[in-house]
Amino acid sequence: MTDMKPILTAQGLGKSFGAVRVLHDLEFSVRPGEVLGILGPNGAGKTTLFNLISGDIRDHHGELTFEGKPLTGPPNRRCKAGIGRTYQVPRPYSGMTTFENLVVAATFGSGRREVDCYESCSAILDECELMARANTMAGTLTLLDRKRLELARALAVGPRLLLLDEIAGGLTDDEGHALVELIRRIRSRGVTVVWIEHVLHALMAVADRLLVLNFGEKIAEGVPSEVIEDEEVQRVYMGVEA
Ligand SMILES: Nc1ncnc2c1ncn2[C@@H]1O[C@H](COP(=O)(O)OP(=O)(O)OP(=O)(O)O)[C@@H](O)[C@H]1O
Repeated sequence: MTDMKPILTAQGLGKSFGAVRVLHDLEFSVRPGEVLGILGPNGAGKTTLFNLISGDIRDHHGELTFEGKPLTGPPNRRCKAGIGRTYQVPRPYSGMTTFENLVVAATFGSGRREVDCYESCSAILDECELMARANTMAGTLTLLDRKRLELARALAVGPRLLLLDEIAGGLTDDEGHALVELIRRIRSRGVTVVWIEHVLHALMAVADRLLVLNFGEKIAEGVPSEVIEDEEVQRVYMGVEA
């Protein structure tokens, strides 16, 4: 696995909003098939990093590549290229049913015809435990089901790289375990996952490596059990005085 070419790379990646520097000179790569967990305190720049990868924000310093090619263009082009993402605040089309939301994501994100997406969308509903809500208006779903739908919509584009932004917060222990199992299944199909998460035990259960950001800079990267023992990580992230 270490000899494989990275699916995603960032080199000298930087982003500022006016005078506020949010990401600075970030370097990392993600290997195909791995789960990379991203940790960092609030405001560390994690979601901004996802916005740069997904194309929600497109002006930045440095370079991002996906499968060896520079990552450019609007979000729909990046979806079609194989990048799916969730948003921290789920934003489904509330006046459409759960199933309709999936079909829209699948057709928009993959360029297929609606009728060609029904089968895969129904399999995803099943996998994300949403089949019983298939005909429910998305605006009336519970928070847990909205999070499931957010993940289902990202899967509907058929991603090779899946970006997950804080999907475990607020779940019970059982729901958290089920989510970890689901992410393991997704990974076992060869999908590469980058997961921003504050719920550390969920991340530790599935991540192959962790990347830790603080004030837009990488402060640690590596095997999870070693990274969380790192003194700087303990100090800035876990609130432990060195
Ligand atoms: N569009 C924007 N305009 C101005 N400042 C922004 C914008 N988006 C993000 N920021 C600022 O960039 C910094 C990093 O935000 P970001 O959302 O990337 O952090 P985060 O690590 O994802 O935090 P959290 O864990 O709270 O989600 C914050 O100070 C935020 O206020």
